[in-house]
Amino acid sequence: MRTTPPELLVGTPGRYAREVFHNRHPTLIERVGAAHPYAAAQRAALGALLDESLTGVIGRLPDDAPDLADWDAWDRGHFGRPWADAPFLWAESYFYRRILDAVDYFRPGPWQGVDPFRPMKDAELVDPDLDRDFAWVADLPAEPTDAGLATVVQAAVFGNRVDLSFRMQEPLDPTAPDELLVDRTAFLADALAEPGPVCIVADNGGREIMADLVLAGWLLDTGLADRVTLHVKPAPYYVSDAVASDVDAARARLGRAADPRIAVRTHAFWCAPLDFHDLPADLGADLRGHRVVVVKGDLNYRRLVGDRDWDPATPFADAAADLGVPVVALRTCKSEVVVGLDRATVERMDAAEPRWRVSGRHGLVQAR
Ligand SMILES: O=P(O)(O)OC[C@@]1(O)O[C@H](CO)[C@@H](O)[C@@H]1O
Repeated sequence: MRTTPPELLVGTPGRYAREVFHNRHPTLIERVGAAHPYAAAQRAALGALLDESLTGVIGRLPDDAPDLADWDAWDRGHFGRPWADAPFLWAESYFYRRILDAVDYFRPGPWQGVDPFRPMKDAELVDPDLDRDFAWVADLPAEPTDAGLATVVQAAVFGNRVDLSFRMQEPLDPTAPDELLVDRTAFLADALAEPGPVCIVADNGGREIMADLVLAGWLLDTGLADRVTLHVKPAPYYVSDAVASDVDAARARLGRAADPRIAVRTHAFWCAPLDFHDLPADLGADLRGHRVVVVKGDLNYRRLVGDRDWDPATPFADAAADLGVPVVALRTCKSEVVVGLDRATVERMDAAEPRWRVSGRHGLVQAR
């Protein structure tokens, strides 16, 4: 019987989680403040949140928070305890929820519903390079070939390469080669041997959701899928995570009409600080209504396997939650968590590139 390793914690010296809190979050808070004409009280709240998260104890949401009951249920005993002692996944998720509180996202008034990350997300979509980056879409085969599937799958993997929160810290080297460390694309082909409904648990907007829409459209057009459900976040999260309006914006940027075969859904759980082992029953039933579930991105990967100090040679199926439906994870490695690699690959990567787990250069197509 395999023992489950401990959760990664925010404050462990020398580990990635601490870098995120101490190096990335100060830049993030500064950029959010600079992007909007917020009132002094909102700026003060952003600054106070940053200070609290670096040296203090975890404060509760205010009494008027509409999701207070959710967070009381998700608390797991962390409120009132030092941020440094909290699990990375829990603390990071709550940090993003507290940003929304600081900028009055849920409070009646002029800032209600204003996405604090919107200017950063919009800037990505006006990048003229996007036209060149997506030129390959015009050459996709009309038939369901292995090469066509490999192309759309890899675009969906590497669309995840550089999300906006990641860009706060890791410099993007456009010349760096991308490499798939594991490629189970054939598993997806087998799962769709009979056409059926496909669920994509989306991650970022911008380039990534554009690639996800291309993947969805190609699966539908070639008859591999008969409908696609895109699950997005219910509220702004992790800077660039897609909410429903980001799907619309990406569709428009691709120059595509709304496709009635693609449904957009959400669930409160997608912004919860919990992993897929805690999937609520209603969401689990929704996912099981599909032939296959495609789980996108680094954070969803952490949530699928558990944000733990895994031995990278742990078999993927031992770590990944059993959702009762075939699951394919498409992710670039942007945090320390990784499983399902063979020892030789781990040794090769450790020798070649000290930051290979977090550099965003290496991709995974894993399945169970
Ligand atoms: O889920 P995504 O967008 O692929 O990645 C989210 C991310 O940028 O945020 C975390 C650190 O803040 C890392 O796990 C990861 O690099």
